[in-house]
Amino acid sequence: MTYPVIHVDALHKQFPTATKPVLSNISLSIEHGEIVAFLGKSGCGKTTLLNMIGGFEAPTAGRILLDNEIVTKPSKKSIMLLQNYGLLPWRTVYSNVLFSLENSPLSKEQRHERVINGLTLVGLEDRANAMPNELSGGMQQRVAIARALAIEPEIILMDEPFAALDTFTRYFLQDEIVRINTQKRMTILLVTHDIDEAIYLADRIVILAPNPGRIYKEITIQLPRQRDRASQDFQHYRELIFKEFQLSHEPPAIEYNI
Ligand SMILES: Nc1ncnc2c1ncn2[C@@H]1O[C@H](COP(=O)(O)OP(=O)(O)OP(=O)(O)O)[C@@H](O)[C@H]1O
Repeated sequence: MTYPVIHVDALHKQFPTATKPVLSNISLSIEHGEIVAFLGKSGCGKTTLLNMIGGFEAPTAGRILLDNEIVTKPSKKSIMLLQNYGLLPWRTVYSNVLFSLENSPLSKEQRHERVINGLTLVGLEDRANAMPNELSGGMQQRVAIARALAIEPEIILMDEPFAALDTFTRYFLQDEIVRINTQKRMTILLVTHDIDEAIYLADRIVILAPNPGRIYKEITIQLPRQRDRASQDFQHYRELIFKEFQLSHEPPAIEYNI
């Protein structure tokens, strides 16, 4: 029997200190190798949802299945990639990537191979001995991606991973993500505020509406890769999503002056 890699079932989240739930009745299935982007107004619960899928937050009700097993804690099957890279400044690039394998049962040789493979996949094999502060922001994020890849996770969770980078570095890394997804068939979940990034990367965009956070709409992006940001079809999706966003906001209060 086949099952989705991630299955979110009637998920509900309310923080103990809050008066209202953050997320309500979220149900979602994600297939192996899919890239799914989450878009939504600030505060609608995107990060909370990603944290729960990663096992860093517990649901108040409902459940998340990863490979048909209930998520109760973080696992090596999924790894979170953050905006601020999270590199250790006193370690070399090589040693930062190796760090992710420190508690693994792999032999020294196998670890070395994983580190080199990870660095090669992001094109940084020749910078293995550099220190993080010798690298640009884009390169540091590539080291963070290599570190995630070295673990060989099934799922990469990305919370606005490229938000701090300039446009061209962002485009470059978006292409890296598409290439790695094609090569490794990893499942990728991406929280972003960037509509173009979502259309460029995702097989499916999930739009969340706020108060409480819930799934408002899912849009399948039926564009072949490699996608052309300037194409008519790309513009069609942009317009569609902009339109959806107006609708997903709460309607403004109308004042009548008679
Ligand atoms: N640990 C926590 N305790 C209490 N409230 C929290 C906690 N974490 C998040 N929240 C609240 O939950 C709501 C959703 O936050 P979350 O960060 O998931 O939203 P988001 O959609 O990712 O926002 P943004 O796009 O601005 O990053 C916010 O109102 C936030 O203040």
